[in-house]
Amino acid sequence: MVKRRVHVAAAAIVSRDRQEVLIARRPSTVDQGGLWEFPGGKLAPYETGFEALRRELHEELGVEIQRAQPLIRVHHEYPDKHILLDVWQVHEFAGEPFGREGQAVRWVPMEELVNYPFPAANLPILRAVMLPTEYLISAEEDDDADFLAKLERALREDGIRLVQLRAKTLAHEAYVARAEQALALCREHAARLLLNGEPSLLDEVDADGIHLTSERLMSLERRPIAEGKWLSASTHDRAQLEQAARIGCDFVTLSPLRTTPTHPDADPLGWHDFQQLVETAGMPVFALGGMTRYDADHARAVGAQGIASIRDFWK
Ligand SMILES: Nc1nc2c([nH]c(=O)n2[C@H]2C[C@H](O)[C@@H](COP(=O)(O)OP(=O)(O)OP(=O)(O)O)O2)c(=O)[nH]1
Ligand SMILES: [Mg+2]
Repeated sequence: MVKRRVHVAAAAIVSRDRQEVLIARRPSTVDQGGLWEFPGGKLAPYETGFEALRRELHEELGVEIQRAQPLIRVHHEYPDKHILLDVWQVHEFAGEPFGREGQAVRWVPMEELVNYPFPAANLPILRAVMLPTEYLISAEEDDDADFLAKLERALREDGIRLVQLRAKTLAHEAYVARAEQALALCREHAARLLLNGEPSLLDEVDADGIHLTSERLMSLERRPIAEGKWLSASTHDRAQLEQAARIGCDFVTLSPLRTTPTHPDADPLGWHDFQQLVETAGMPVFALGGMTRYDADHARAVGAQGIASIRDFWK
């Protein structure tokens, strides 16, 4: 049997303060009935994703979308069909959303999203909704005070909400001490902190998760940390992306997009190859390698969650 291919446009409508997201419940009589969803529906013939999004949100919620940006594309095999969920983050709309088809509609705080039952295809979307567009990777710094001053500036002035503590030159004790300080600072700014190192680091520092080097990623057989923590990894090719999906990473960086002074010999992916790899990654992907925040919109347009950078945020 040849499976049907279904292309669906769906909306992540996030409140202005980024604290809440709008979800709806599918009627019990339809496919995936009774589960919660991001409002939307199938593309009509000749429609683009964005056109379908506008029409569906008018039909289902009575709102007019004014500004939206691609968030993530998820390919998923259901037993009876291959589905492409083309998810948009809605930044501006007019009207007060309500369930025009009688369905329940609810604004839900981000951290409570995981308590709602969604269709199987939706896990990557939940992750994408909860993650920001920018991922700061810290630079090597000898001095803890310099390190903290630069981190504090990025949190305060650049609005960074996701941080990876990368400090290869520090010995274990020094790393743990710096991580404790970084964590306290991140907490003050409602930012998440991931530790670049052994998964067992989380036993010593109660950070938000672990970032795996590609080498560590490839050596693992299963997810090394609890579901309640975030797991990210460095990837450079399809094999590593597939491994990240296999062990249940929540998101990844994919690099190098461009050549950089720190990695002058690496072969850059460029946007074309990057887009091809992201399309089937099945999780949020941050573009890394010569990226600045001015690349974030373009990264989004080719399917990325956003950009990861050391230099652009470390001043
Ligand atoms: N809208 C939406 N659909 C989802 C999500 N997750 C998920 O697996 N799906 C699946 C369920 C359906 O098989 C398909 C969406 O179809 P739909 O029933 O919303 O389509 P539609 O609004 O055009 O409705 P219809 O006229 O075809 O009944 O995608 C999600 O988060 N939002
Ligand atoms: Mg629908």
